[in-house]
Amino acid sequence: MGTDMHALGADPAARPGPADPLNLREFQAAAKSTVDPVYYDYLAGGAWDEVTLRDNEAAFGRLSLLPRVLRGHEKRELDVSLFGCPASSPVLISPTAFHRLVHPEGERATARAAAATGTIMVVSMAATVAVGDIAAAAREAAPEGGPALWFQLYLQPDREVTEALVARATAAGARALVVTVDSPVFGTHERDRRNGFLDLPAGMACENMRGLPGGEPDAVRPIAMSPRICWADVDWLRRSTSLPVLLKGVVHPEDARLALRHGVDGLVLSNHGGRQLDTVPATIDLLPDIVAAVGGRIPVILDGGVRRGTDVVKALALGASAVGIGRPVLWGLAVDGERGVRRVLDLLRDEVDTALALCGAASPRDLTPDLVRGRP
Ligand SMILES: Cc1cc2nc3c(=O)[nH]c(=O)nc-3n(C[C@H](O)[C@H](O)[C@H](O)COP(=O)(O)O)c2cc1C
Ligand SMILES: CCCCCCC(=O)C(=O)O
Repeated sequence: MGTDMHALGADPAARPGPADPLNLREFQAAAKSTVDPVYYDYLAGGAWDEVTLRDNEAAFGRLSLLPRVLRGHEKRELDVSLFGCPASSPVLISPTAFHRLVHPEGERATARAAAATGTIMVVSMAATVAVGDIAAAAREAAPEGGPALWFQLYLQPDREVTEALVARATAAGARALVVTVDSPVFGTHERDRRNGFLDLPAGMACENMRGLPGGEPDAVRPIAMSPRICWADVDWLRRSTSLPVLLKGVVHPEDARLALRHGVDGLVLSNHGGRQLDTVPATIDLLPDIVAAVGGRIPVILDGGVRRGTDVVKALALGASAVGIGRPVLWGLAVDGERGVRRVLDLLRDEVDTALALCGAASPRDLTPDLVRGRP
């Protein structure tokens, strides 16, 4: 509970009811009881034995925080700015596919919540609403600032298709491109195989893939995950856009160094939430090596297993510029649409604020590696 006792606030309407989730894990439990079990397995599951999936969360628990005291900071400042996008907290929304599986408004609701809370949303290329419509929804919720949307991209073997996707995202107002590079093929999700979940239900599609070059005007092109994609494609993309280009899914320090040489603007340290190569280490365990490889030249954003404000503080203390959350946003969306996503983002922001205060820090900039014990 914070010093303002917000959890027992004076406004009874703002008080959580007995069944309201109080944290991100309770949101997952609430979502599990409402989402179709086949879709729940798709969202919650990971690759093969789900070792990485479990370890992403467990690894945060293995680290301890060693707070400083008597720092005299009355208030905290959580705002950050990433690639010219101001954000109200160092937590952004990682790209996740298919939001309409859990709520009819899908990505529109997520975008409204993001805009209303001042959160950067990375729109998945596999969104079930087109990026232009997502941006319009974000503008409705926060007309003054414009949407802080970034666009996630799987580089397509047909460059004309990638070009068209980048043009769409740019026209929609996306402020950065996040290229996912951990998916030369799609990871094996045995839960989905068991459940026979192989395709989207009727009436739902990857709307960003509709009407692309080389197809019928209304046809939805399948997303290609191609093992042919290589650094030359990153170079080509770098030349063909003026937007910042981040790579998502770099986990090896040598690849982080290569990313620098190829002119990449930022990294998302991610193992895809344990959904691609299983047994990759937890991202928080990889963070110190990636931060050392990058040497402060570009921002490093971490995602995977972030569920508590203390997780955020640990990642920032170990050198991340921000963190991303994937599944918790989907749990919020499933439980209560836009309001649920807002609640997830607000809960985590409050936790970060309290954790910063308890660490004796006034802002993420005050967090240093010595506050974290049990470093890998
Ligand atoms: C249901 C689901 C769909 C996802 N879809 C994408 C996607 O379309 N593109 C992508 O780069 N990552 C995708 N991811 C990975 C997330 O961006 C992120 O790396 C991961 O969810 C972070 O872990 P967390 O869920 O533990 O927070 C997806 C993850 C989930 C759970
Ligand atoms: C071939 C469809 C691509 C959807 C990608 C979704 C994703 O990345 C995931 O982890 O699921």
